[in-house]
Amino acid sequence: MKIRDIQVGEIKIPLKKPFRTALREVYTIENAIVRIETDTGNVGYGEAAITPVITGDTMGSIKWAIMEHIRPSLIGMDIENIEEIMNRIDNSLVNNSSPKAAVDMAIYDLYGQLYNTTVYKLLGGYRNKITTDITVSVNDPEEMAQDSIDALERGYKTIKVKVGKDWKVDLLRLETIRKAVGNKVNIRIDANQGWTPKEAVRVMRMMEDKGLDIELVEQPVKAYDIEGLKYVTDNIDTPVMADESVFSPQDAVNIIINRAADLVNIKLMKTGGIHNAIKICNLAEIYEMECMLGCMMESKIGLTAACHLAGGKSIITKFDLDAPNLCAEDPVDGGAIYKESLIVLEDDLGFGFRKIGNIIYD
Ligand SMILES: C[C@H](N)C(=O)N[C@H](CCC(=O)O)C(=O)O
Ligand SMILES: [Mg+2]
Repeated sequence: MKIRDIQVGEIKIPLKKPFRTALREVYTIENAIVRIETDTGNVGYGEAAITPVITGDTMGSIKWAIMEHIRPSLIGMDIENIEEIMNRIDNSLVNNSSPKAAVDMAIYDLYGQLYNTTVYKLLGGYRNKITTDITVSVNDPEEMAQDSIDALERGYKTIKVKVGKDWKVDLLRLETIRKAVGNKVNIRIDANQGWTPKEAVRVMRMMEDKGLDIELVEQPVKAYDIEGLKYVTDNIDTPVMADESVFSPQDAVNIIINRAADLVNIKLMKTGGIHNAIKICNLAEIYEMECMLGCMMESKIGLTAACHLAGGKSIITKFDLDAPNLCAEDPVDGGAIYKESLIVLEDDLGFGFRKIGNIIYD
């Protein structure tokens, strides 16, 4: 099965309500979709999220990276030589983790098709059911409390609450939410780099003293500030999770050996796809560090790939794979089956996409 062509298109999906974090506000997902066709007529799909404030990748840079740098090195390659394909993707240019992820996903989709099996079984076959949390965007405390109650009524057992705007209001946000949902919901929080190290320690200790029972705090400080992250980890009881501080396996090594965080949030858009995410899983297993598998604002194309990795790896014990549930439309027929918090993987070939609507190719 040899690669005949690689195309990049665009997809637009409106959200049910604006997605707000300390870093950005999103109304519509506008992402790049990769389509790889082989000489056997098989087709694989992947997705690159436009998240310039985290990865630096834009629609223009993603298309250019794939068409001008990655595509030429892959045309004619045999899918069974996946090791060499992944080396070529990684060596085609530095950084650009989202376009690399999109191509990596499409290759894994084809790899499953080549061996007539579903991808999560090739990756370890550990589970075919996953329970995701749902994100509560950062807004006024009352609106966030209402969103949390709505999540509870829709069956979610864990909410991921966005904070990091102003630590005093963040404390009020969590007090209001905890009062509204009682102890029926597990609450994790994500500051998306919004606090200084001292603010993070201060506000987290206050949350601890008030008994708000926060499962973990994600990326309290700036991505580059590993010393600051370690300062927070060393000075609070709540587990600290590195997100924007960990893109590559090398970043994960650095965090682990310096004990700068207790947990890592792996995202395909940061690692450059499944093949590097597996390396982080292996490292985490060696050092007995549980991981979360997270996502950017992606459609069910990117999320199906992430779900297959989650299905393969036991070291991934926490799941923030909610983006399709935040979308007002699902253009994907096939792939992972989303029923609010429950995600099911069926025994399809590859990722099991049957039809994908609304992709616009140049
Ligand atoms: C969508 C997911 N639940 C999430 O919150 N991801 C964010 C980044 C998403 C983005 O800005 O596209 C995170 O974990 O930081
Ligand atoms: Mg995060």
